[in-house]
Amino acid sequence: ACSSKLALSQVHPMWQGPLAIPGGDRQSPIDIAERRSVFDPQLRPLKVQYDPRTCQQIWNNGYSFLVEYDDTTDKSTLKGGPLEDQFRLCQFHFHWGENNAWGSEHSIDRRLYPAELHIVHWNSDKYSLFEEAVMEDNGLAVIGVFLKIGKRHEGLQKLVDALPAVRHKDSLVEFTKFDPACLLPENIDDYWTYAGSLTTPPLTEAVTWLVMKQHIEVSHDQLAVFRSLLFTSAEEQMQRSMVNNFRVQQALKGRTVRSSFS
Ligand SMILES: NS(=O)(=O)c1ccc(C(=O)NCc2ccc(F)cc2)cc1
Ligand SMILES: [Zn+2]
Repeated sequence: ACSSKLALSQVHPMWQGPLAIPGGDRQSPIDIAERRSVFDPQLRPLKVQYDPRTCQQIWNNGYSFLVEYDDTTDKSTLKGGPLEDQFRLCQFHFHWGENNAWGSEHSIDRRLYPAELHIVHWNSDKYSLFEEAVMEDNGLAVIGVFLKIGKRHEGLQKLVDALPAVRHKDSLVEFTKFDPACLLPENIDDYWTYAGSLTTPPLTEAVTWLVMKQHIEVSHDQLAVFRSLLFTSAEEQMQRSMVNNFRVQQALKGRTVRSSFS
């Protein structure tokens, strides 16, 4: 799976230097000003093809919890939209707040959501490993979906029930047969897309972002279980709740956000 390996900063010490924060002009997340986005009729519908049998494990990496997929073959893929190549699913994770007033990384006309799902894919037409693709400007494609408090999300419950088992940093449990497509909104044809970056170190400017216009609903109680996770490992005596695990928004620096809808 793509991110259970050491993060780049632990593999390549150079990242610990000033290079770790690229002075870059395509950092994420950003606010998406609807009226400044440009409709692009050439954007095709997204094609997601996920095989739940590639689902392997869920773990707490001390910043979020990740559900990881076997990305050694092209069984779960994303293509279409603005993407020239085929991208392979490797993991999904979330960002959330300490309360329902904030928590998402992106915002729409400054409106924040209580949480945001990121489904992470890498360009398997051009690269052979996630760790390679993460260094390239066309290496990754991440689908962002906003979560809103409302009715209980039946598909999410299996994931929520597994969270107590990964309460502490570095805990990992087997997690199988989960289809991330159940977390997508009904309409995935309406989205915004822009050239951005990872929102956690190494912050590499490798991501084609695909932010869904339609949100999904989860219940207050389901999101409360996210907040029961801990940033800290079982050994540490100071336990800190895993909340507000989002990055501050970054300057647009002249980028254009395109919309697939008018
Ligand atoms: N929030 S987000 O969707 O932008 C995001 C997605 C993936 C990663 C990740 O895989 N990091 C670990 C990592 C990074 C580089 C490597 F080479 C290996 C592991 C980080 C942030
Ligand atoms: Zn993320």
